[in-house]
Amino acid sequence: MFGLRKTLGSLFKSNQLDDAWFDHLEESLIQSDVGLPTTEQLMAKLRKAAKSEKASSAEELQSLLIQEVASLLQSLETNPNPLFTSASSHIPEVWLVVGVNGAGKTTTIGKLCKLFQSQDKSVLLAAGDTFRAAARNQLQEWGGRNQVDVITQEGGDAAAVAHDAIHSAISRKNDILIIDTAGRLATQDHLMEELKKVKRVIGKALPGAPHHTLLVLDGNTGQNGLSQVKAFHAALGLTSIIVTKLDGTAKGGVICALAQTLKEGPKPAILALGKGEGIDDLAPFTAGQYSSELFN
Ligand SMILES: Nc1nc2c(ncn2[C@@H]2O[C@H](COP(=O)(O)OP(=O)(O)OP(=O)(O)O)[C@@H](O)[C@H]2O)c(=O)[nH]1
Repeated sequence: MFGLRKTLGSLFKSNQLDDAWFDHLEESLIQSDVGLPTTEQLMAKLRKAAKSEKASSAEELQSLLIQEVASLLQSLETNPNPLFTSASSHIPEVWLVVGVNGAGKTTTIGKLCKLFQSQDKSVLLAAGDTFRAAARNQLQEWGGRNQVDVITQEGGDAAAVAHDAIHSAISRKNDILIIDTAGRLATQDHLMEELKKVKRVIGKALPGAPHHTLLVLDGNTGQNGLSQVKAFHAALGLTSIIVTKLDGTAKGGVICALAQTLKEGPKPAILALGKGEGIDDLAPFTAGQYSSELFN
């Protein structure tokens, strides 16, 4: 699945664990966005294991690396995963979806819609991107594909759409309300303030909501992705992340860097991975499986 696999495939079959071998591995980890501190930490463990002969073949080091990364990523996994459990204590359960332009928010919402419907949940969508008519249309298309209504407003502001949508979802007794928002850079202060307002308005319309504040993150954005997560988390208190575009990328390592970055305090969990543009291309995130896919 990931580009790393191609690079490492032959490396882990090698019989010679010399300096060149370790250098090659280190380079591959950095190139895939694992990030310098995490790479250094992993390399030190592998070198130590090789020296103490706890692992004497490339294959054993591969298993060790998979284990180490899985335990690092464990902190980003959540059980039960709210996307894949049928029970919800909130009606409607409100998902606020945020992220930079083009990260894959609307596509991911389309996928979530289908997923929730497959769990017999009724879904309502809200088009919180009031800036671009094209964005509204795109959400309406996904709504149409899933036969789900979309609350929109021409003009208006995102907070007003969210407010309307909450009341509609309550009166229609929808199980799930997903609120899309316009893409923005975390450095655009006024737009981040707007998001905070949307979140406040949602909380006033339905105390306790949004129950999930979900960042959609393009898995190819490397170190920039880390800054996005930090800034959106600082502004909104993210609960969840979905990492997209992990099909055919050489950059899947960014999730390892994320685990390292979000060490302190309450942190969002990675719920799922986007693995394509199609409506079914969404896979649950589990630390063990991700790590083994990265290095196998
Ligand atoms: N390969 C691949 N492409 C994806 C994935 N998710 C989304 N895309 C593509 O990424 C592009 C942007 O997706 P959108 O869903 O429009 O992104 P957005 O975040 O809503 O964009 P804005 O409305 O501009 O903020 C589209 O071409 C999608 O098909 C994924 O998991 N894999």
